[in-house]
Amino acid sequence: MAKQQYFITGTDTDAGKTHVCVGLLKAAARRQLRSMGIKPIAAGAEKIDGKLRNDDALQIQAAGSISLRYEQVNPVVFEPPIAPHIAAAKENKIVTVSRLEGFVRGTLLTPHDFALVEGAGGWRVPLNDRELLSDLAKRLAIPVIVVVDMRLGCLNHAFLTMEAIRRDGLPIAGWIANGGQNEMNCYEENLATLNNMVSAPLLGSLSWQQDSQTAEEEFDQLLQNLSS
Ligand SMILES: Nc1ncnc2c1ncn2[C@@H]1O[C@H](COP(=O)(O)OP(=O)(O)OP(=O)(O)O)[C@@H](O)[C@H]1O
Ligand SMILES: C[C@H](N)[C@H](N)CCCCCC(=O)O
Ligand SMILES: [Mg+2]
Repeated sequence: MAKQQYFITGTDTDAGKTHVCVGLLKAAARRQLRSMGIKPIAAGAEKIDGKLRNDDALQIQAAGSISLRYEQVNPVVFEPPIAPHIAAAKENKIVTVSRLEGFVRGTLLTPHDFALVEGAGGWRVPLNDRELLSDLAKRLAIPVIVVVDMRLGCLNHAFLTMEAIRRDGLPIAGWIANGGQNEMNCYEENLATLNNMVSAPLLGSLSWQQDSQTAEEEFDQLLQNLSS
C-alpha cells in the first residue's frame, strides 16, 4: 500500500478528531502498518514531571505503532484550553505556519505507512493575527478528513467546512459522521441530507460509547473505506 497522510479537521472543537485519530492509528497498526499521529499545536495541557502535556497528543502518541518522542508528536503546547493564538499571546509568543510546518515535516521524515495530522478546533482557527491553521494544512498539501459531530447545526457546519477546504484547494478524502445515533432527532434524515449534498465520500458513521470490539470493527471498516 502507498504511504497515506491525512489532515484531520472537524466541524468544531470536540467534534471527535482525536477519537478518530486514535481509532484509525490503532486500526492501521492492526494491519501491520507503521502508523503515527501528530498534533502540531495544542491548547489545554497539564504539567507531568514538570513538562506540559496535552491529552490529545498523549493519546495519539500511544495509539501510533511508531515510537515517537512527545515533542515529535506535539511540538507546540499551551496550558489554558482556549484558542491557541490567544494562549500564545498570553505568553508573549507568536506561532507561525512556517515553524509548525517545519516541525510536522521533521516528524514525517520518520519512515511510516500511515500518518495523521490533527488540527485544533475547526478549519479556520487562527494561529496569529494573519495566519490560520488551515494555512498549515495548505502548506502540507495533504488530503483532509472532516469529522462531523452529528448534532443539530451540523449541516451548516459541515457544508461551510467543506466549502472552505475546497476553496483552499485541498482534496477531501472523505467525511465521518460521529455519534448522534441515539440522541439526535431525525439522525437518518440528517445523515442522508449530508450524504446527498456533499460530494466527498462518507467514510463511515461511528457510534457513540461503543464497546471496544464494536469500535475496532468500525475503525477497521473506516480504514478499509479510506484505502479503497
Ligand atoms: N464516537 C465517540 N464515542 C465515544 N466518545 C466520543 C466519540 N467521539 C468523541 N468522543 C468523546 O468526546 C470528547 C470530544 O472528542 P475529541 O476529544 O475527539 O474531540 P476533538 O475534535 O479532538 O476536540 P479538540 O478540538 O479539543 O481537539 C472526548 O471525550 C471523546 O472521547
Ligand atoms: C481548547 C480546545 N479543546 C481546542 N484545543 C482549541 C479550540 C480552538 C477554537 C477556536 C475557535 O474557533 O473559537
Ligand atoms: Mg482533539
